[in-house]
Amino acid sequence: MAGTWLLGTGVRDDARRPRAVLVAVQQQEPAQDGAPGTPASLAELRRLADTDGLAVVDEVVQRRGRPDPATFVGSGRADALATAVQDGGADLVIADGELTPGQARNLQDVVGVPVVDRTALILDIFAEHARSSEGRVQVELAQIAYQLPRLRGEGRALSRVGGGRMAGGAGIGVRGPGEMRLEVQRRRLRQRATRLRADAVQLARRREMARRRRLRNQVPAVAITGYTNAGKSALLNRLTGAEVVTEDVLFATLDPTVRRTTVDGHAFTLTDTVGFVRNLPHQLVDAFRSTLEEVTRSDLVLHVVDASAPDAFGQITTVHGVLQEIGAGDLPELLVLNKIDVAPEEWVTALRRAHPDAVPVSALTGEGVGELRIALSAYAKLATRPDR
Ligand SMILES: Nc1nc2c(ncn2[C@@H]2O[C@H](COP(=O)(O)OP(=O)(O)OP(=O)(O)O)[C@@H](O)[C@H]2O)c(=O)[nH]1
Ligand SMILES: [Mg+2]
Repeated sequence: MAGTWLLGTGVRDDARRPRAVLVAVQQQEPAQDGAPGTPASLAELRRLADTDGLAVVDEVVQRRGRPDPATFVGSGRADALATAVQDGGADLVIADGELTPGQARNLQDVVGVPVVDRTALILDIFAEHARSSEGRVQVELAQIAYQLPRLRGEGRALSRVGGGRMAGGAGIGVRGPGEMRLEVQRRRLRQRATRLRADAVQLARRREMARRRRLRNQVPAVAITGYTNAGKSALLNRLTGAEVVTEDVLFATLDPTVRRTTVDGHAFTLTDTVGFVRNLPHQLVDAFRSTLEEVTRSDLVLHVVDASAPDAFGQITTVHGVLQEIGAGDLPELLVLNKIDVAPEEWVTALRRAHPDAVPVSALTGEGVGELRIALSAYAKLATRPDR
């Protein structure tokens, strides 16, 4: 069962929030926008930590050519990190980027508290937000894939942070007699994964049947995609009167919601899906492949962009990258510039110049939603394909 896991998920009481120190390597070559260690990436890591119920008390950023293969940051910086952990009374360290199991272990030995990476943080948030059986199964599979190479037969208990519980009931690094214990843990996790995979197949089959029923009705399918927090759920609600939870946190939505709606007499379905994020952990892309197929099999991708995000262009690039990766890169796309009620005018102008067909809207105030309906109905006409 996916549940609270490594970190502080679900802790909303400030006094009890586990404290975290962030650590990052800023590569010296002109790094691409939003690469690990850049200000945009660190700002996002802070938001992820906050969403996960952690209080960030300090940050240690090192400029160097590339991460140290053994300890991520160099040994001098690792000592500075240990001091920051001590001074801040931190319970864990979160690295911006992906750590190898070895880097995490070595750095942990220096700083004396658990060291996790961006992937673990995102997995933790997913575990907290998954509601459907399928979502839970997918998250837990991703967690197991992450944990297996990181199990330690001895040492500190990672799972003690925030009183967390491990997927499958096995504890990371619970004190015990080394190798034997480790083997038992590995076997248990592998067995659990096998069972989960069987469940996942069943659940995917069920969803496939629902999808076929929709197809028989020849209703074109529109998939709402976009960066996390762009306003996808808010837009679905605005367009269909649905009541999907919208929240100013990352990954509020994990499970696809399908709603039917009619514009100008043309019926179609709208599916709200999981938001994308830079460097989406590959374990998650794998685990969520069947959910993401909802996007692959749609007739139109409604790509919602948060026009008020300073990094909107980078977010568009990220979303296009993920769409490519899941095989949805060639689908027709309608770009929606959302949150124009708060976006600076010149940002909206710049986005429109780059994407002349994009429709500016505010899901909050309803501005531009009429135009969006017109654009959608044009697609609905085109997309009614009797051969499917
Ligand atoms: N000002 C403003 N805020 C908006 C608008 N649309 C959505 N929001 C807010 O942005 C936040 C995120 O909205 P959601 O609809 O939950 O975003 P999402 O894309 O579904 O996010 P995830 O499911 O977490 O990936 C919420 O706090 C919304 O109230 C808008 O047009 N204007
Ligand atoms: Mg949502």
